[in-house]
Amino acid sequence: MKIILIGYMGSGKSVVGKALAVQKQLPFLDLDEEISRREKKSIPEIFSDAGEIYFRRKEAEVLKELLEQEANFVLSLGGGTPCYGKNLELIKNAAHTHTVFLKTGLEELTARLIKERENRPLIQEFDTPALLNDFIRKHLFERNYYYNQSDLSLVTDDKSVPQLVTEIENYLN
Ligand SMILES: Nc1ncnc2c1ncn2[C@@H]1O[C@H](COP(=O)(O)OP(=O)(O)O)[C@@H](O)[C@H]1O
Ligand SMILES: O=C(O)C1=C[C@@H](OP(=O)(O)O)[C@@H](O)[C@H](O)C1
Ligand SMILES: [Mg+2]
Repeated sequence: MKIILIGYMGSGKSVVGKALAVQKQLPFLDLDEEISRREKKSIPEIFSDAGEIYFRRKEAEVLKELLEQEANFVLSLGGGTPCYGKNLELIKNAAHTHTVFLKTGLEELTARLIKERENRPLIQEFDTPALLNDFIRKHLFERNYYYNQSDLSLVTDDKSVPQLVTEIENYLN
């Protein structure tokens, strides 16, 4: 079983994925961490040194490689991963994958992300809640088309990480 977490920046892919992997006793992979490790740079450094197009190329390469592994895992994607190139098609066509969309409301995303912009190059410039909220609203409009193709959509608002892990486990059983 390859469980793949999808969703906007700040929806909880990394924290929920890590907790789900512990619970399911599966290896945990975070696509951003894999890219960082291979490039020996943080995500903001990759964006500032080489640009977003370079990042998207690496993201697609590493994703493809991970999906080709035989082993089972929990994989947390970056917020943009399913929205570029053939990534979503690759994910859907890979054997034994279950995709879970962590669906977090605009206000909750804004509240979380205004405090966590430094590691997210795409939102670094939006330094007030109003500016950030406006950016996220438009961005979600473009991206929801891809996220909504997931096998399971889970509303995360007002749910704790352990609660979300339980809901995903129930779905998988
Ligand atoms: N269900 C939740 N309830 C409260 N806080 C959460 C929840 N899920 C994630 N968070 C918090 O939101 C922030 C973003 O989570 P993260 O896993 O980094 O998101 P992503 O990987 O989707 O960008 C973190 O500070 C995390 O602790
Ligand atoms: O939404 C995006 O395009 C991105 C999301 C980030 O991951 P998180 O969703 O884990 O923040 C990271 O991959 C990069 O900064 C680009
Ligand atoms: Mg993440």
